[in-house]
Amino acid sequence: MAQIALIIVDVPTMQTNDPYSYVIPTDLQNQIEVGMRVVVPFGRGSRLVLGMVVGLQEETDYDGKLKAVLSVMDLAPVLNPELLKLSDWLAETTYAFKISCMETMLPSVMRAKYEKTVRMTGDVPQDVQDRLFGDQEEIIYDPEKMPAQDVSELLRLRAAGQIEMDYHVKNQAKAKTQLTITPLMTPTELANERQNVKPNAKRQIDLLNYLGTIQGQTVSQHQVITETGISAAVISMGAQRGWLKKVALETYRDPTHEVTRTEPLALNDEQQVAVNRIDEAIQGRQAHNFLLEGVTGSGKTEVYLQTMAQALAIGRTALMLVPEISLTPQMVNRVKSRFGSKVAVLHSGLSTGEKYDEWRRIERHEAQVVVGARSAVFAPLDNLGIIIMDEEHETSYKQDEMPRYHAREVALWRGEYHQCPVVLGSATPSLETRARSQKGLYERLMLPHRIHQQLPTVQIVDMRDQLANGQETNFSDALKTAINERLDRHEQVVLMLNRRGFSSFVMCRDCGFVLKCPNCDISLTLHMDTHTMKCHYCGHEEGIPKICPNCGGHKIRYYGTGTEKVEQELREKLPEARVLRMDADTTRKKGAFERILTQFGNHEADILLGTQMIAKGLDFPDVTLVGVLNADTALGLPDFRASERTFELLTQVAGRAGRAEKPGEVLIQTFNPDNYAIQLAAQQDYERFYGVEMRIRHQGDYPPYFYTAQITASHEDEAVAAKAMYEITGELQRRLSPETIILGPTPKAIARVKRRYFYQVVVKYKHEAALKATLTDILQSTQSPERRGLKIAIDPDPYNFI
Ligand SMILES: Nc1ncnc2c1ncn2[C@@H]1O[C@H](COP(=O)(O)OP(=O)(O)OP(=O)(O)O)[C@@H](O)[C@H]1O
Ligand SMILES: [Zn+2]
Ligand SMILES: [Zn+2]
Repeated sequence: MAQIALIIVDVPTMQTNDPYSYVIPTDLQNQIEVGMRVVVPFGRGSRLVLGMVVGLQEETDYDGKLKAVLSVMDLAPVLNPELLKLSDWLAETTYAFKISCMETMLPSVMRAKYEKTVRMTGDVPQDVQDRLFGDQEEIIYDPEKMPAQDVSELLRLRAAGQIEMDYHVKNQAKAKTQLTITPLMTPTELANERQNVKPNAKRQIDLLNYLGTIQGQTVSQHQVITETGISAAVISMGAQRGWLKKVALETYRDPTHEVTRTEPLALNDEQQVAVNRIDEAIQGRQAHNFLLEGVTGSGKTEVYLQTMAQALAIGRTALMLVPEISLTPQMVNRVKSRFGSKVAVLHSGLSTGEKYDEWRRIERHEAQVVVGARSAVFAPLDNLGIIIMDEEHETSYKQDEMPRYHAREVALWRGEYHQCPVVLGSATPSLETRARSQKGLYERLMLPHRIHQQLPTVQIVDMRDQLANGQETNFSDALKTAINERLDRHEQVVLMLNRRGFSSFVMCRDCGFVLKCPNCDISLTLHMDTHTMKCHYCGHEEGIPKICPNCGGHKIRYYGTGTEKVEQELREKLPEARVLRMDADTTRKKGAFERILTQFGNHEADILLGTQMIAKGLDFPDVTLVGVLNADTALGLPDFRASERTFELLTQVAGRAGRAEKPGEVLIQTFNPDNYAIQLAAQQDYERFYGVEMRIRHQGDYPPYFYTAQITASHEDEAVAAKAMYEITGELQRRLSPETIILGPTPKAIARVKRRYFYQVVVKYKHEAALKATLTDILQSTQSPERRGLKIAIDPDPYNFI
């Protein structure tokens, strides 16, 4: 019997990244298993923290006295051996704390929640007692919610030894239950009981009669009460007398409604080839990976559905990842209509309770298909037969905070573990993925044609002309005409206002010129605090130009318009059009996103006006016109992926037009009509774009030719953060090879967030043997006393440079 448990404690620091040994008390010895959460005392004050059991041992080689496990929080392991192994890998490759990795894999209700309470231990003056404690022995200590004066009073009492503070670990993971009743007596026995009941106890007689009608059934107590009017008290009495059994049965919070079943579609030849190749890998249990490159509307989803069905047919499970914004009811219904109740859905729109229920259904093998956004990549599916990642180019697959993982890399790891194929699907694959397929790491499967129609025709509208006519408007004449045509024909219009990179850069409205860094060729970012333009890669800084350096024009200004303003203009110009607006404001409420899309699908509006939220995944047959109001904003992002983002966004949004029988048309308004990303998006020519962009990346030593890593230091005192970053840069220069390029340090665009100042440095490298050790040492270095309060974050593959 194991005596010692190895535990990763919920204290996210580098020192606690290795397991601690704890003694298992005798009464817990046959309860504790690897992968369970426990409560343990930690540190000098022995405060209670949550921990994860990662190993069990007979004995320990630790000399000192070990602390003991206090209690076990789970009845069964919550992390299986695969996920425990994955968390080690994740911690290692993303420079994250193990406990953070484990918590990321679990539903949020299973993460530790701590409560601090205060209890009187000495003579607290009566008036203070009355005011703070009332008639209670113990109160909750919450410095954020309590008046500051009470907090200081309590701290003073603690210093005087008159009160003590205790930590508690709360388990929030509670299954939802429903009370049920089951008859325990046969009709004859019930008849006997009836003899013994007083004739005026009418409700008891009702209950006995009712139990006669539900022989052999289990019925919810709620149903009994509403149907018969018998009270809960009478039911309890019936249970005491042995007439019936009352049991709390677990139920799931069901976040979705039933959907009608659909049959697989007859595949076209291109789809069939793709399905066959993927099936071979499923059947052959091969960790063979695919890039499914299919233009918008080419029927990639049908390929996903049919290959997932193959995996299920041989008794394995299927995981399908989609970006959060395309996890629409439309998408979910497409999967549910094929696999019914086998499907579990994980997305941010669910309540924490709903998420927990979906997670348990997966864990208990009640769901064999999981559809979800980024973190669903950790769904506890056993025996995976296929992993699909739709829209694999989406940057939302990359998590910006610890652990800074990319779901694609996790998916590939799990494919390897389960020996199953991973399918990366996109109309506009990321350069990294496309380059890997070029090298033969992924097999490339192509769907070059749309199912129903040709790709839409795309026209670029030069907004400089519009402006030259003296009009400051968001709608060119061409776009207005095209919208009017759709209104006449009762077809629908999607209008996108791109707000990514909104007003963080300046652009000339005469010539489209965007100010770039002379060293890095990356857009400079506007800093309103210092009234300067800064480069986030190398730190170059200059004043905000008043005159365009390119054309000498005076119309240089912050770029951007709000959706609300555009909606207003639309209503003035086209008063008869019915408009739905979709942006962060109108979708804040739960279910709003869904409601707007349903309304649009029901033709309750002619125009759907939105931010980049509406660019992806929507499949409405009557949308024949897509208008992009401002194609340029993403070009202004201080990011080497800015052109890729622009190309991808425009191609995707263009893909919303003409998806069914009616042909589609797209108008792209821009101040940069000659920009290659905009040009090639208009031609919907991914291959050409890939070629051009790869050359540019090669010249600039950017991914996929080079790797990047980002180190960020933050502190409440700007000087401490800056000094640390300069020292770190020095260390990097000393230890890394001369071929490696070090950019920075620079302050971050939003230099001060949550009262902290941020500095960063970006490392670009090709082969760097010393990187891992150097970065790990840098992470450890926050322990030195002069760096107290300093936070260092390392991103092994950053996507966000602002
Ligand atoms: N074999 C088929 N026969 C008939 N219709 C099909 C077939 N395959 C797909 N479709 C239909 O074609 C439309 C486009 O397919 P789908 O949405 O899967 O494309 P997609 O490649 O995922 O597009 P996007 O990348 O733009 O989201 C859908 O309405 C789908 O139901
Ligand atoms: Zn200009
Ligand atoms: Zn620069």
